[in-house]
Amino acid sequence: MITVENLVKTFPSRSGNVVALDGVSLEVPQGTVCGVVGQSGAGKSTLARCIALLEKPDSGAIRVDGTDLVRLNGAALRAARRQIGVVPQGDSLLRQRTVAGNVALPLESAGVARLQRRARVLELLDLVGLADKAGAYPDQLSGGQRQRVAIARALAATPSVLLADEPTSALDPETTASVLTVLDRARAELGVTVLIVTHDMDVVRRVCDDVAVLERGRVVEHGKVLELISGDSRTAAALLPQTDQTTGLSSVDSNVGYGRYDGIAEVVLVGFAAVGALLPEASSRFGVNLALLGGGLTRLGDTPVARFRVGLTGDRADAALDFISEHGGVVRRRTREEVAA
Ligand SMILES: Nc1ncnc2c1ncn2[C@@H]1O[C@H](COP(=O)(O)OP(=O)(O)OP(=O)(O)O)[C@@H](O)[C@H]1O
Repeated sequence: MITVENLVKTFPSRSGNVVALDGVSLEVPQGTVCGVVGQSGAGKSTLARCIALLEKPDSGAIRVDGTDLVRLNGAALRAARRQIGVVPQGDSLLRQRTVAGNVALPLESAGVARLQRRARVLELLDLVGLADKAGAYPDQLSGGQRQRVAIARALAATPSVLLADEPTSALDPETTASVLTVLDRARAELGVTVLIVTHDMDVVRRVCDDVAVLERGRVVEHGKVLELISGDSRTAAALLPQTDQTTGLSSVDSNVGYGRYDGIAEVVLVGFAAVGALLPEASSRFGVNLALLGGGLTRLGDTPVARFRVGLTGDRADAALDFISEHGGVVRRRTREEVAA
């Protein structure tokens, strides 16, 4: 578990102090993956550097499993650093060392004996799917493979928190997927708490349980992704299909004359059961015709999620919407004027 409390960090500049972090608080439960997102300059890297203990905040606390790391010095600080595995931004491997040599580095620093080191390195390379590359040099690997070695190295000293700063920037979509799979495995198999700093909402879509949105050094939104998408949030706006477009829908009523519907609503459905069955069930139970006017399906991690704009025809249109809402769908009724705007 990692808790950031009221973190403030300013940098002096010629035109006055730049406030990079302006009271950031954040809680990441043990064994979850949290994405820290925000535009360029929002403070993401500064937050990552403070948590990695590479930058000292002006004030605030960073607690890992209860201990405030900001207050530590000397040997205690060095020991605390080992609790946080860092995957730095960009290419960070030593070129003159083999893959195994790179992963072994933190173990050498910690004085782990040769045989144990060997076993641990092989275990980690297996975790990141590169057991066959132990003897290769970084230059012989692809960008994604190098990144996976950096993750293995960051996990070497069995940290409880893994911090990755833009782990997928400059990678193609396929390679991005392999890197994200490895981060997800680290959480699932080692129980590590993972914090990913990224500007890419697709990273949040694929692996994050939680998200924190930074804006000008402040957290403007923070919570579970699956909860935020049900509300009127930035996360919902970024991750759900747009309802004035159609994505992945084969049978859309494209003849959008809103006047002919007895009710119009936007509906968010989360999970296999809701996405698969709720709308047809509401339609048949209340004898309403339910036309899909926009929106579509997507996936958040393994969970199917849909947002549709629906047009209902029939006397019991309202009751059908109530039924959807009572069975876990998030329903927002819309007026014709709103949707036509
Ligand atoms: N060492 C530094 N000296 C002075 N100002 C800095 C320093 N590091 C960051 N800043 C400033 O702090 C603010 C936050 O920067 P930061 O790099 O944390 O943002 P970011 O969200 O990571 O951006 P990006 O996505 O572009 O990396 C910016 O205004 C930046 O110019």
